[in-house]
Amino acid sequence: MHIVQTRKDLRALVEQWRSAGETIGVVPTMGALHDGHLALVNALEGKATRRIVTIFVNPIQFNNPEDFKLYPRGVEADVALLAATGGVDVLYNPNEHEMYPPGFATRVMVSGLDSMLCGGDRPGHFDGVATVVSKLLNQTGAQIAAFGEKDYQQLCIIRRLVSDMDMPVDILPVATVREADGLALSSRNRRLSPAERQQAALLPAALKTCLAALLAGQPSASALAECATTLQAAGFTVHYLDLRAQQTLQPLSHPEPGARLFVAATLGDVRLIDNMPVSATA
Ligand SMILES: Nc1ncnc2c1ncn2[C@@H]1O[C@H](COP(=O)(O)OP(=O)(O)OP(=O)(O)O)[C@@H](O)[C@H]1O
Ligand SMILES: CC(C)(CO)[C@@H](O)C(=O)[O-]
Ligand code: BAL
Repeated sequence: MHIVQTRKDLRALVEQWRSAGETIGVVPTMGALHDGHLALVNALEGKATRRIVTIFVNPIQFNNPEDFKLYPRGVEADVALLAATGGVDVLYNPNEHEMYPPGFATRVMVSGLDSMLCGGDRPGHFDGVATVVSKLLNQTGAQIAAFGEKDYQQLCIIRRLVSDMDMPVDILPVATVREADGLALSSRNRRLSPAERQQAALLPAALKTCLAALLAGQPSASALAECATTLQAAGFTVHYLDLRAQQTLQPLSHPEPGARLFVAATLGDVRLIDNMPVSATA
């Protein structure tokens, strides 16, 4: 596995591969890698002949400086994990100066989708994501890029971005990888205390209960209110809990086909997100 830190070194490899007719796949990450990230790498098997994992903790997508400061970091462990797993040709790990050299002045904005759900309580977050993902797709020359459904709104925004900007990249969605107790794997889970980690499993459990109630015919307003009350009683601060159309992310009042339940909630000082399709529990 090559470990590359500059655009110039990455470009040299990419040009060599592209002229040899290879297909480049990329998995953009912010590091502190776990099995969810490895699922994205594995999903590219057979779809790309070269796989690049990027690690960059992108300062411009953090609306909260404390969240940026405390974001889990550990490139050495990430390198060891990727090397042990195999199948990754390049780890691209640029620093802030390389990604945003002096004079950098551009922002990419996907309007509409960026103002709801996580965009509501993380102002500017998705502009930062769309900007860095545009750069990473350009820098890696990838023809295919894998993104997790755990960050479902991000996935929708990136699909819109590549379509609107005519980027020749296929976006590959990958189902959420969960712990045995149902908690979605997430780098931020490392910041939960042992007691909070146990409590955190209530988040997916409450979503499942809510989906079952919706499918049993309970009006959505009361099913969502009950779910929020359960989470609050367990110590979560609920930022949003919403039934939405998974294509457009528009609010829905009934669990119709294509509906998805979305939640963001903070436990201690760790903000967790999750989502589940209505059909999965049908
Ligand atoms: N449990 C998971 N299952 C599937 N994909 C995941 C999972 N966790 C993260 N991903 C995907 O990995 C990619 C990189 O995500 P990122 O590095 O932010 O990790 P994360 O675990 O989502 O961290 P965070 O704590 O910031 O939410 C994204 O496409 C994200 O959706
Ligand atoms: C896509 C991404 C790598 C952009 O920084 C980040 O938002 C993430 O890890 O999901
Ligand atoms: N996984 C999404 C990146 C973020 O929370 O900033």
